[in-house]
Amino acid sequence: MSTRTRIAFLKGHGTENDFVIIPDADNSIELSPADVAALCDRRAGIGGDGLLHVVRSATHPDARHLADEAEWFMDYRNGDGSIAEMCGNGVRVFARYLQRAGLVGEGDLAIATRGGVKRAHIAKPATAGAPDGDVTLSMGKAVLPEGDVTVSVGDRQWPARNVNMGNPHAVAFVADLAHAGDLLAPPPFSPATAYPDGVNVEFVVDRGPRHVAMRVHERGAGETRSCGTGACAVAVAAARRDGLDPAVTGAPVTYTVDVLGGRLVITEAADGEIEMTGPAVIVAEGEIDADWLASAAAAAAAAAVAA
Ligand SMILES: N[C@@H](CCC[C@H](N)C(=O)O)C(=O)O
Repeated sequence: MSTRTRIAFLKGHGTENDFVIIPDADNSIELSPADVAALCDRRAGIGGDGLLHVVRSATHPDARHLADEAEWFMDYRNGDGSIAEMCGNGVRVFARYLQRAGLVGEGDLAIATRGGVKRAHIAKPATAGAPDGDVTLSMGKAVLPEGDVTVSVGDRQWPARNVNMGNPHAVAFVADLAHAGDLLAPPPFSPATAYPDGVNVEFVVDRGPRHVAMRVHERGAGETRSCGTGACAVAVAAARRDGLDPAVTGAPVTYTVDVLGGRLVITEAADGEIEMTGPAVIVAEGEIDADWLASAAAAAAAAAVAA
């Protein structure tokens, strides 16, 4: 029998925003940016837009102060190994993992993130034997910094709404989603001071009343098939463009946001709190050979230096 060290992993997605999941309750696995990049590599690794490191809040320096409110901390990493403040689809998939692992039941739970404690609700399947119920997440409030922002792709440029959902977004309404091009590179934005740490850029078209569709280029991941914080930013930007502000009218506003990988439903309440609902799925589990990871991470680190 092999004595090689193995690291357990799972793979999951929320509207096809996909993640490598590393359960590590006592935070004993150190994951460098190169480790994460190697694991998220779609050809030489497992593949994912990001990685969810599942640790108890009490064991992690970034979450220890939240341990009384939330037992579990989502130590989220983008696919390139960088750290982001929040990942909406990631939290929903994280909740699904905890439920599947028997660590929580269906219903309400709190999850610590670098963007604060988020509250999730895992719905029961509609009928026995039916697919998993949706996961709803309270995302907190959007912040809309003042100031004009422009994003561009090739010769086209658009005004964009600056929306912060714990992480930064630029939301541009376009005539056709194809105008965003192949999104192989981050879309340039101006002024450069708008997003000192980079930005997630959403391109949006209307589909009907309170119904939009989007594509997204994610900071640290490239074009993804969904982005939860991005869908919330889009819903808020669309509402303000449509003259709807629940804080003014006192009435909640709901937008349906179609992403390449499915559909998310976003509601902004009169107090500004935003809820996002959609599917969250675990698709596989297995073991990583730690020796492979060490050599793949060395190759990823060398590639990063060469780039
Ligand atoms: N896919 C996520 C967002 C992940 C973080 C983002 N790439 C960033 O760097 O801010 C989501 O579902 O919100």
